[in-house]
Amino acid sequence: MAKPVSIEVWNPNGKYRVVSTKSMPGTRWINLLVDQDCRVEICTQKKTILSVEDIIALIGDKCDGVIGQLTEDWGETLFSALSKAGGRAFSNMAVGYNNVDVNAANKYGVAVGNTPGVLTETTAELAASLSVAAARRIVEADGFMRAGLYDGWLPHLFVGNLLKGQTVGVIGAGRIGSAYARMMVEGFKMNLIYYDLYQATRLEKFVKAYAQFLKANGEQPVTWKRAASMDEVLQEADVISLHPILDKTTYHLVNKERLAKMKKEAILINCSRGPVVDEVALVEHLRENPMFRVGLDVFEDEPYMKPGLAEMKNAIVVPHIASASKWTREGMATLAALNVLGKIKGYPAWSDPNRVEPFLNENTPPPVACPSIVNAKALALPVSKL
Ligand SMILES: NC(=O)C1=CN([C@@H]2O[C@H](COP(=O)(O)OP(=O)(O)OC[C@H]3O[C@@H](n4cnc5c(N)ncnc54)[C@H](O)[C@@H]3O)[C@@H](O)[C@H]2O)C=CC1
Ligand SMILES: O=C(O)C(=O)CO
Repeated sequence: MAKPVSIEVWNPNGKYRVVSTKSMPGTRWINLLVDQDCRVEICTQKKTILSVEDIIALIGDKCDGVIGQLTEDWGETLFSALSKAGGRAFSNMAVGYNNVDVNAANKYGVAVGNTPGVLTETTAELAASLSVAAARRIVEADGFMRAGLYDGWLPHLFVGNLLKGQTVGVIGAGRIGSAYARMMVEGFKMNLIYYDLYQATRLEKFVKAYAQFLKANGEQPVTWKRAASMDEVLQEADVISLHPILDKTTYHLVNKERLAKMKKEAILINCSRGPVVDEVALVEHLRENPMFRVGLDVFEDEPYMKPGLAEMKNAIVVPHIASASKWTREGMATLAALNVLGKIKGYPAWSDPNRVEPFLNENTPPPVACPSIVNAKALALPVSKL
């Protein structure tokens, strides 16, 4: 028998029971649900990562929908429990949904929502920040100051890499990868090489236009290339940022062999998912190549780091905060709530999850649709004509 969990309740007499496994930023998401006759229950348990058992207790006997988190294991057990409680709506408060077994959700007829777009720029900005911090050794230099070791300017003190004119490599040039590429190309005048299963047409168009702009202004134009293989990116780029989804094809995409192909002074950034990198191999590589640097937002055994990583001076580590801007986190909560609400109310799926702005405008009511349902096709949900 699962232990009871502590909850905060909004609109106790609401017709539909919606559970959020965590408190989420902002109040718009709560208001949108309450206005549509939902009783909203927010888990206030102090424990950071809820177990399957905890979530079963939250779902209870009657539950119309759940907003969950990327740290939770949404598989057969939870979808079966939700379905038994009458629920057909779930949304991750995240764009990535590698924690969700979509086949299991399909089996129980549960719609699975995610939150694309609203976190694209925020996540890309953190990847760009880590790139600069690693190139210019900002975290090491900060530690040096705080330790009282600075006793005057020196020609060799914390010398790092100039980004301008170097090559940035992007693996997975989707929404976030493309936004990051644009920041690095436009902001630092870096050349671009990228690898993706698909051509990033809009990104290429942007870089081409920017190169023409630079040339017209008498500056060295930037160059760009879609690589035929990932290894080409690893060999040519000075800064490599990982932005693919996590699935079977990207698990340990960066391993011992691939690390060995990178330049000795390269910078590797990971703001995708931890298991995209073999972290044990990475620690060994960092140890053997002190000029190689990494910036990591995500970890293979999150929230833990592999032994040795924390001691590496050439690693910058932050706790999965890439999407952590106020506007983005409030927007993620809104999209997740609207995914669940829309499914409960029988709304169609939005036709283009890359265009979610209409759901985020606080001054107008959101469109009558679910912003992003990843298994809409499998469940044969109608698609919005808007
Ligand atoms: N650290 C953080 O806080 C955050 C992490 N993420 C992660 O970033 C991922 C990407 O998000 P978006 O850009 O919105 O998704 P997206 O779907 O727009 O982009 C993913 C790209 O990866 C490419 N891809 C898939 N398999 C590949 C492979 N084997 N090799 C190379 N490329 C491959 C896809 O073709 C696509 O272009 C999410 O799935 C999530 O895991 C997203 C937001 C915040
Ligand atoms: O959205 C995601 O996938 C995250 O990792 C957190 O923003």
